[in-house]
Amino acid sequence: AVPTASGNPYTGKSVWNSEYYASEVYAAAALVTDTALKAKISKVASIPTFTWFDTMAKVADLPGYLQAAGSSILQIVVYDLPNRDCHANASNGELTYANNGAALYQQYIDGITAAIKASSGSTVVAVIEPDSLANLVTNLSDSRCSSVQDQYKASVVYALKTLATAGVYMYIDAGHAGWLGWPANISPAATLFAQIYTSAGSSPFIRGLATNVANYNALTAASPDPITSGNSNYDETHYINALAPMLASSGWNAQFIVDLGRSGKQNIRTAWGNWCNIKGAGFGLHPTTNTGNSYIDAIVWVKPGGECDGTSNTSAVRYDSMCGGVDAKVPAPEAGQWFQDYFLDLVNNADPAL
Ligand SMILES: O=[N+]([O-])c1ccc(O[C@@H]2O[C@H](CO)[C@@H](O[C@@H]3O[C@H](CO)[C@@H](O[C@@H]4O[C@H](CO)[C@@H](O)[C@H](O)[C@H]4O)[C@H](O)[C@H]3O)[C@H](O)[C@H]2O)cc1
Ligand SMILES: [Mg+2]
Repeated sequence: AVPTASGNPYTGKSVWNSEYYASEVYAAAALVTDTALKAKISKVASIPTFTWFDTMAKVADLPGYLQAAGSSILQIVVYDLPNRDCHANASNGELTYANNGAALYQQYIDGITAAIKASSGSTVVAVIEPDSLANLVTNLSDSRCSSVQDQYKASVVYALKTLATAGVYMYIDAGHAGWLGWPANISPAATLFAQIYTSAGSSPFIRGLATNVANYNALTAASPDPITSGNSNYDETHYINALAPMLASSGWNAQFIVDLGRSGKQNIRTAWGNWCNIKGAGFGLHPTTNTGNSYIDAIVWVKPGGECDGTSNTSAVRYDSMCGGVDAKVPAPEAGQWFQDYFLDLVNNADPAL
């Protein structure tokens, strides 16, 4: 039987520590001789991050994670939309709508759903499709996005409806303050999110939205970063406090989780649209339900710090100029691959210090 949704899924529950990320971190520590640095690194291994299901093949790992997590929360990212990352190049995925992507994506979602239904006593929290709907708000001028907009919506709605039958608590990706927080973007964003929520049947398992995934914004900035000028929503708190009432007026009392995994340092970018392997970034506030904002269920680490945002190899198929840009640390490996030097910077720049 499907469990009934019971408010904030994080309340009173421990969060399972991703074995996959911990193994990456231990391998990183093994490459380091400095004992003080090694000690800092080992602390990262015990901070829970989300496990990204960025290929169909990774669904086979899910039963093992569910078994290991037991009654602790398993945090996953659903991230295999066909024509993925439609306005960028670095994180393009394995599926395309032109190549049976819609059906394959449903198989991907069905596989995740079946694994969760087969496991008893688990609590799964899922971030749904980073960047996807945000791209439909701001990048319909890019034919790679406009040509798939209806299919993106249909695929996301399928994911929401299907995963809800397994009692998965879902937070739909909502970009960040520097993407959808702009005055020109926030109302169209609210309209789209409310439309998706309604289309998906307004399930209480569609808990709300995830913000700042794989980005670097502060939850609450001491003062606005200069790059934010023109946008009064200069941090995630302002963005969320502006967006939530808009959704409520559309009938969705959405809650939020905020990715602060790489938010330890501010004023590190020359432009807010820069997002790839940003130099100077540090691990941010550690995951907690003590958020200080009733809209926010939890502070989380969604993007596992140290996994690359995209390659700086200009001859690579997935080369995105953002990853060779002025703010980007180079040389960088392919998206998702371990970026050791960048990880060490995150450790050394961490705030709070590790
Ligand atoms: O002065 N003004 O009034 C005014 C008004 C409007 C302005 O325009 C806004 O400018 C914003 C930038 O400031 C743009 O935001 C950027 O949009 C990019 C996608 O297009 C995002 O990139 C994604 O980032 C993800 C990780 O977050 C990656 O995983 C993913 O691969 C990658 O594609 C950037 O984060 C995000 O910061 C807005 O679209 C744009 O509408 C600007 C000024
Ligand atoms: Mg990306």
